[in-house]
Amino acid sequence: MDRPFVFINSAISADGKLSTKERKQVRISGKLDFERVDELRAQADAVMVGIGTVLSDDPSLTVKSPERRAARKAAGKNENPVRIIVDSSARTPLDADIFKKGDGLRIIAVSTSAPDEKIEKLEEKALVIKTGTFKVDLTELAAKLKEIGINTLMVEGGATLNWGMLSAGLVDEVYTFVGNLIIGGKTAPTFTDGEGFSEAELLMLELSSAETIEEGILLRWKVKGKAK
Ligand SMILES: NC(=O)c1ccc[n+]([C@@H]2O[C@H](COP(=O)([O-])OP(=O)(O)OC[C@H]3O[C@@H](n4cnc5c(N)ncnc54)[C@H](O)[C@@H]3O)[C@@H](O)[C@H]2O)c1
Ligand SMILES: Nc1nc(=O)c(N)c(NC[C@H](O)[C@H](O)[C@H](O)COP(=O)(O)O)[nH]1
Repeated sequence: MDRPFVFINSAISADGKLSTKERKQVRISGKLDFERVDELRAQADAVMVGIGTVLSDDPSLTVKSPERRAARKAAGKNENPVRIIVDSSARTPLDADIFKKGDGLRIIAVSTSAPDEKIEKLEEKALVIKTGTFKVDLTELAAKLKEIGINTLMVEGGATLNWGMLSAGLVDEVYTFVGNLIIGGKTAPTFTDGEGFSEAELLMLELSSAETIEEGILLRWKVKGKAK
């Protein structure tokens, strides 16, 4: 099935966490890594997060740099990439930051079991794509995104959406910025939560690069596929 080129970019603590056990956002990236993330967003056709991230962080997912926004405009694009929330039950708050700031299409991907009245309200602010019975069918969503012209998709997390995308075999590259802090906590979200692979189906990677950025290190991986 045709789909966009997909990469995940997330910042993790040295012990692999995305945020605290209370799911409170932690500033893991430094100034330079946030600049790198802004450049990735500016180059992407779309940026996607899960509803858990929206409920915890209320991200705008906008391109911050005026120069990068201007460059997108000069290239005949919107200032911001398409912004996508994976939200099975249509729980995205109508006053979410993602609706308030910046131009560009917003897409909410919901499952067919999401309440109609919630979908109708979201349809006033976004294109709602329905796919999957109880949770969003990410494979079908990826194909639909490709159909509407999204060729490069940046996934920013969180822990469960990263699992959904990786376990569906929908991810080509993974970029992890490892910050200089320990978060700890067995219930704190990690880079990949969800069900987890068994020993026989581990997802293998190939290291493309490793570079220090301020106090952390950026690891860039190509996804090679299941171990066996
Ligand atoms: N450090 C970082 O780079 C970074 C980035 C993003 C989020 N975060 C953190 O991650 C946490 C949120 O992670 P999370 O796991 O709670 O939520 P999430 O953002 O991964 O959203 C997961 C939700 O998406 C929905 N979903 C629908 N279909 C799905 C599918 N097929 N597969 C997976 N999910 C599907 C479900 O409702 C699911 O609960 C927050 O604490 C946030 O601060 C950190
Ligand atoms: N790259 C990165 N480094 C971090 O240290 C961190 N905490 C996040 N977290 C990702 C999450 O999506 C954030 O909430 C948005 O990146 C908020 O920023 P925006 O409002 O979207 O610009 N991402």
